[in-house]
Amino acid sequence: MLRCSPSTRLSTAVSRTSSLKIIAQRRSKSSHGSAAPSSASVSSFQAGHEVQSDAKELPSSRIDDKKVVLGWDTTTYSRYHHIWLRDHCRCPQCFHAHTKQRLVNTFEIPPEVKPIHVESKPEGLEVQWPSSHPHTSLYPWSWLRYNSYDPPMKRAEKPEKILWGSKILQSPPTITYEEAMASDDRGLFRWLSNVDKFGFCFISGVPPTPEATEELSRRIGFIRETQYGTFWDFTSNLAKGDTAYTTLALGAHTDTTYFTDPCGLQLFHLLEHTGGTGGATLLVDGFYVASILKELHPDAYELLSTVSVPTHAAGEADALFTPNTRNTPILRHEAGELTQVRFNNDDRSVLRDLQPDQVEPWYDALRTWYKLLTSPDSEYWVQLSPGTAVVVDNHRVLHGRSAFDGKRRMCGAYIGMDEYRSKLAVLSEKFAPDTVTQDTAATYTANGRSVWHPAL
Ligand SMILES: C[N+](C)(C)CCCC[C@H](N)C(=O)O
Ligand SMILES: O=C(O)CCC(=O)C(=O)O
Repeated sequence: MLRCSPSTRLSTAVSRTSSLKIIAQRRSKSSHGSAAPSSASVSSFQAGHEVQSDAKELPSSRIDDKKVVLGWDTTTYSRYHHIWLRDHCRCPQCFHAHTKQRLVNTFEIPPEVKPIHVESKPEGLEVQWPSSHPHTSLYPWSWLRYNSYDPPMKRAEKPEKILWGSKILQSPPTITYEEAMASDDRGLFRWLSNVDKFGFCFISGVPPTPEATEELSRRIGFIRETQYGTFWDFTSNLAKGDTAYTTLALGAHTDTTYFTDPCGLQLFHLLEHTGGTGGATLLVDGFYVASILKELHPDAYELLSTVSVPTHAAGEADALFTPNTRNTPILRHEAGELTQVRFNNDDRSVLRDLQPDQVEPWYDALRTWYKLLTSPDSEYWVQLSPGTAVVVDNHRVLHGRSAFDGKRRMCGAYIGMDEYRSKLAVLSEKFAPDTVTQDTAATYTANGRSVWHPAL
């Protein structure tokens, strides 16, 4: 996920006044393995269970009291607990190659398990376990390096995210319906890669029917059914108890903030608007606005990142949704990175958990957020029309609409965040495989996936 701070902005980045801002991804502090135990270096390792790597490209390996130590080079080491290695064996007895599920009984592995021998082999680290539990394991080098935890090793950077403002209108990410529907999935990968990078993507040339739009939605994954139905086709008739089913303007918001797990993607396709005007669509990159808030108003950013905001959906007599978590700030982070914007001021409930001295600062912070959110630099207004659908990452990009009159018919669907991420992961395996998969697939693939896939 993108992290940004003034210092990492590329000097070539488009200035703040313009909107298309490419922000350098701050290099994570990669820490290669710390030097070997001070008293040792590869060549001077005491004899015992280690095996010198005679070929320069093979890591050295030796057994310590609790860990196996690998020497990637003369200054880079990784250590793996014996119990950890035994538990992660992925031979056919220990790991179901087809289902990718653990077979070894973790709880029958003696806590003090210790290899009797290790050997650095071209295909990986071979470990002989004691006769009390005789077993041989082999761990590919690329997998060991990727999963190094002592110390953590630098992993391949995630695909970059491009933050944007109103000037994205000059070249909005778009694919064609034909590309999206093509059976080789290459267009589908490009579509979802655009969503991953920009937080939204248009699809042009979509037949202006709910059926074609639903079929398009299902290319991504199964549709998330909610109180609004599965595939929705709506107009301003209050068929559902929500202002989306009126002609009112809707300010920039993310949907389903009242679910414990807000929907991941939202697809919209305007099928008709006759006898009236308005109803333009608003898109705002919440990550772009958050990056500005963080830089210019860090205290406000901190408050909106820590104060939980209660939310509800109570427009249907037979439904009353509130999240099953108290961790619902407007800006949610994981490991210091912004991972979700969760903002719908209309669906916000009573702020009942604020500290008294937080009330005024929080409202100040909210006003600052809203000012940035609604600035001409942030708002991307677009008039949808039949044939052009748009899919939005509902955890990043806010959407809204202007008021309208006349008959307006919009259809679309929600896709769960996990379903979207799964589809993108499967497409990435095919079109942009990771290095561990590339390294291990030939030998260890079953049911279409390497048992050593880095996500497992
Ligand atoms: C998309 N569809 C018209 C079906 C429902 C819209 C629900 C909007 C709701 N206030 C929310 O923010 O989740
Ligand atoms: O009617 C529209 O264009 C969008 C409605 C909306 O914001 C929503 O359904 O969440």
